[in-house]
Amino acid sequence: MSGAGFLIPPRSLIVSCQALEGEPLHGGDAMVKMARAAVQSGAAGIRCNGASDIRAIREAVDVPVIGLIKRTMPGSDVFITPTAEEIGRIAEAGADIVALDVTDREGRLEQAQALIALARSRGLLVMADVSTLEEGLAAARMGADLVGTTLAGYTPYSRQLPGPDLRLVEELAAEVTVPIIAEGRIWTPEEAAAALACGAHAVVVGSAITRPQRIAARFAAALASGASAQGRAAGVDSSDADTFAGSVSFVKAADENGKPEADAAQAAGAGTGLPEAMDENGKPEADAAPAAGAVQPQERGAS
Ligand SMILES: CC(=O)N[C@H](C=O)[C@@H](O)[C@H](O)[C@H](O)COP(=O)(O)O
Repeated sequence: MSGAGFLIPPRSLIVSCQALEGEPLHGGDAMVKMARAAVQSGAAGIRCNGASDIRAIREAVDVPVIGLIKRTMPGSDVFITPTAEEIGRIAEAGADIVALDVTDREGRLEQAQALIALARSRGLLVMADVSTLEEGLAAARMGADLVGTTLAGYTPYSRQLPGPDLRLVEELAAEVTVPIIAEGRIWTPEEAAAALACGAHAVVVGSAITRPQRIAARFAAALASGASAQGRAAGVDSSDADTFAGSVSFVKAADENGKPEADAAQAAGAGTGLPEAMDENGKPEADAAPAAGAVQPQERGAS
């Protein structure tokens, strides 16, 4: 296993603590507190944006920090650590790993080799944020330490899905030699487990844990529109049921292609904190006795 594979333990949760300008939690120490809470609850890594948050979170927690700097540049769609300048600032801020856009647009794949070399020279490991299998293969060939599905659905040519791209996780895990990190639109513990069953080394969860405005919006929308009778009975709204069913059916397909059945059953949510698994106080079991590294049951929503 690569250095990054050891730094980020297998099957671990990485929590993305990011609040962009204009979001309610932007500024101050909100993301530091989010990071502390995440680590207290079992997160084995933190992903964060911006030199000041990276520096403050690096000082506050003792788990690996994946740093990125989002920067929009005129005429470009590349925004995750776009240039050498951001890599330098991320290194100075004390991150262990830098997250870089390694997508096949605007000549980015040609620049990536030099950016990866620069990151190495600054003592950083590299997480390549990709959107397709081909980009993941290219990133690994160029020496990335980790490949993340971060940008799946965020490039015009990648699969556009409402939930996580578990098929991409599986394709990358089958063909790419470095650890795969599942990231993007993971809203429930069941989806996180499904990503592991598809071969992910670790899972990044962001909005479902650290963007309260999105979490609250899902509840408000469900109340405003009224849940279906089936959704009320199951404790989920109908869009939850649809997305969850999608994850399950994909994992079942993966199982037919050789995934261990136990993994597939676990990924499908068997006995994993669904509404029927309550303790005597009516709390979800996982809430009553969280496993090390486990996340609390979360509702699902659009990211
Ligand atoms: C596409 C993009 O800009 N992704 C960013 C990457 O760092 C973050 O805004 C996401 O929150 C992160 O990827 C985690 O994903 P989610 O919040 O869906 O769990």
